Amino acid sequence: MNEGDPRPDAVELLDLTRSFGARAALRGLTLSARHGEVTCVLGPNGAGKTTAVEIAVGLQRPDGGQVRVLGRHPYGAGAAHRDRVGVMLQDGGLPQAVTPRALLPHLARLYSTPVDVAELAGRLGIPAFERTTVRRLSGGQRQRVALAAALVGSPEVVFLDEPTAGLDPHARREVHVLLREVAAGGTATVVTTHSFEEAERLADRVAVVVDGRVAAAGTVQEVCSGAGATGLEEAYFALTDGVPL
Ligand SMILES: Nc1ncnc2c1ncn2[C@@H]1O[C@H](COP(=O)(O)OP(=O)(O)OP(=O)(O)O)[C@@H](O)[C@H]1O
Repeated sequence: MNEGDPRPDAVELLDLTRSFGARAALRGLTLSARHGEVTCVLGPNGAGKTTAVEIAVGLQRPDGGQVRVLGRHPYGAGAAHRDRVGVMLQDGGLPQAVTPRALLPHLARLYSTPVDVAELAGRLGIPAFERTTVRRLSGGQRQRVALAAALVGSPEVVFLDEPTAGLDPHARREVHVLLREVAAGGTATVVTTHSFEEAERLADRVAVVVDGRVAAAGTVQEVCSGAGATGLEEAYFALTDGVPL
């Protein structure tokens, strides 16, 4: 629970397991995220971060464990629940034949309390390419549209899977400012990243996922001191070295 916030944690993943055939993607993953905070989730490729996010948004079912997002199990939760949750997945999931100029206002109309679309799009530099179909956008431009799509409904909790991967430095800086504002507005903001710099700049709390479990979680300072490290990079390598690739 966040200090001064009587609500339970916005995201509560408890002892999740999930296997794909013989491959165990999650082996007892426990992770929480609070309202009003940015939680950065780090971990090697294949550690289970995307699987955990997909379970949290109801796209996959765990084999075992418990999932609560805004107090509900997300799998099969109705439109009222989806209205409160934003998500940006790695593959974007955007329709290809539509322009950002048409897509974002359309999405905004699906939510009960949308943000100011023009303002959000402007923050992300989208007007410069808003008349180009998604199919023809660059990777970074598509990322920005996917991020806008995740935030357009003023979600109470938002899951962003590597939102700044492939963004240029200006866009990355703007996204960091934007996400801090989103969290300051009360949104539980869960961000997966491979960037220590990003996690140190952005996160109220971090979780390091290693081989399907959370190996360490807490503030950057707590994770560093727990690993006997002076910085997040050093802590990360201490927690992940020796884990098979
Ligand atoms: N649909 C699937 N079918 C089979 N295996 C899968 C599937 N989805 C994920 N996996 C496996 O589960 C493991 C965890 O994958 P996941 O995508 O959750 O990792 P990740 O931490 O998000 O990695 P990255 O940093 O590369 O994005 C990997 O070994 C992956 O190959």
